[in-house]
Amino acid sequence: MVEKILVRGGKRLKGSVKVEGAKNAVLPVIAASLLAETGKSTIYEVPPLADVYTMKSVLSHIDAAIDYKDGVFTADASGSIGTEAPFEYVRKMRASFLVMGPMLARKGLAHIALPGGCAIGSRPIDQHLKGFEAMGAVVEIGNGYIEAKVEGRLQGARIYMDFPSVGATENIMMAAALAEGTTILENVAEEPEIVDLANYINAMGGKVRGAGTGTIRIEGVESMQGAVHTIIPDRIEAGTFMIAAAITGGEVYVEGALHEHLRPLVAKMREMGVIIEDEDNGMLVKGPDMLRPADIKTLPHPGFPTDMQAQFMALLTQAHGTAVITETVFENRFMHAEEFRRMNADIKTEGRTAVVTGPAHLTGAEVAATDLRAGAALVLAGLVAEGETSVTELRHLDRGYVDFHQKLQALGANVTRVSVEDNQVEEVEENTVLRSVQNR
Ligand SMILES: CC(=O)N[C@H]1[C@@H](OP(=O)(O)OP(=O)(O)OC[C@H]2O[C@@H](n3ccc(=O)[nH]c3=O)[C@H](O)[C@@H]2O)O[C@H](CO)[C@@H](O)[C@@H]1O
Ligand SMILES: C=C(OP(=O)(O)O)C(=O)O
Repeated sequence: MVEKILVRGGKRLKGSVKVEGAKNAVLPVIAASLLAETGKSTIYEVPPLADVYTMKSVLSHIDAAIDYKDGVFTADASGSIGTEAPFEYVRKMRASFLVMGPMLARKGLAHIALPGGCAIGSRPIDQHLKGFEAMGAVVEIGNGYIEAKVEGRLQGARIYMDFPSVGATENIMMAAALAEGTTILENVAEEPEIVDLANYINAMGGKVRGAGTGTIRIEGVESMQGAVHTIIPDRIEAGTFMIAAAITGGEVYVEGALHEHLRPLVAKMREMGVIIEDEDNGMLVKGPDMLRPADIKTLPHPGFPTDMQAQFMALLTQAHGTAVITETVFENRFMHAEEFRRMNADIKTEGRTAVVTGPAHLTGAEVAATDLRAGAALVLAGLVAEGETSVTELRHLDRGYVDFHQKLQALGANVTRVSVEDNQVEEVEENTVLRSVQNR
């Protein structure tokens, strides 16, 4: 059985769409629930994504009591929790590695499968390990696993990160929350998801200051308890729908698109001529008749997010002129360029640079999602392509988007999701998609 999204281009999108809770905030927040030795945590706005189900499986595997229904996730890690995250989870989702910090802080031991590289780059974890070692852990790697151990409690330390890694900032911040003494983390990631995690840790009784700036100070506490927390809206999902509006020359209100989280994207889209009105709890996006080109360079926050690069590339194929994309965060995040070229886009890549010349007369083609954001970007390109675009490898898309095709349909797009077996095409119902995600 192969699932595909089929798009027929040519519709201007119109209406309103609501974004879900942020995938990249909810995964570390669920991992952080392991820090609480007493009480239960209740987390709201948890999206039904494949990655959320994987994180749920990781926590169940180590005997935390979990419940997840209707966007509400509860976690009770007050009993005795395990210390292992096996390869079957880490292979599916690298963010499984985020349980290492909380496990090590609480149990003095963590045995986690070594995350490999992935389609977008080699993605080492040296900065995570450097942080744990600075706090007194002994780290050993063997048989595809990393084992980190500490006698007694982790010790607060001053740690300078060589690169502001999002995952390393989160993992070390969680470990430091239960360490003895104060940890000062320098050159850290400043993403909104880091601030969300810090707020949750503080609600659990932690003492984290400075999240959202380049230096975070964490005063370790002896114990933490479960807390209530609501996840921030997904700025990448929001940005994806903003581009859907712009690329089709449509008019869409994106509820949950917060300007303070989306400044670099808003600035670049305005440079291209897109009209963006900042409203109370979202943004109204109006696509112009003619898009201008704009160069982008991906950078850690508040720079342009790498997770919006593929979608922005789709938009640039429709701009009148040439633009340069420089990808500085991941060394191999241009796999989608090849797929766009199959749709007749004019894109040249060399190393970390892509040169996009528009406006291309895109034509429908069979294309494959090479990673999560590439999947969304190919659907966006399909919205303006002549004829039918068929996007496969949807397991990537399901990691980060809930009901993507239904949300586009509701805005007037001609898009369906089908299941194909032996040349039989069946339309996939919403619940079937969800079930297939849950069963993973
Ligand atoms: C679940 C989650 O939140 N995922 C996001 C997170 O991934 P993730 O946390 O994996 O990304 P990082 O910020 O850690 O990675 C950024 C860069 O740092 C490098 N690096 C990272 C750690 C390390 O120990 N050593 C090292 O060299 C990576 O290879 C990469 O080149 O931030 C990325 C950058 O915004 C986003 O694209 C991902 O969507
Ligand atoms: C790269 C992404 O996620 P992850 O770090 O989970 O692979 C993403 O969300 O675009």
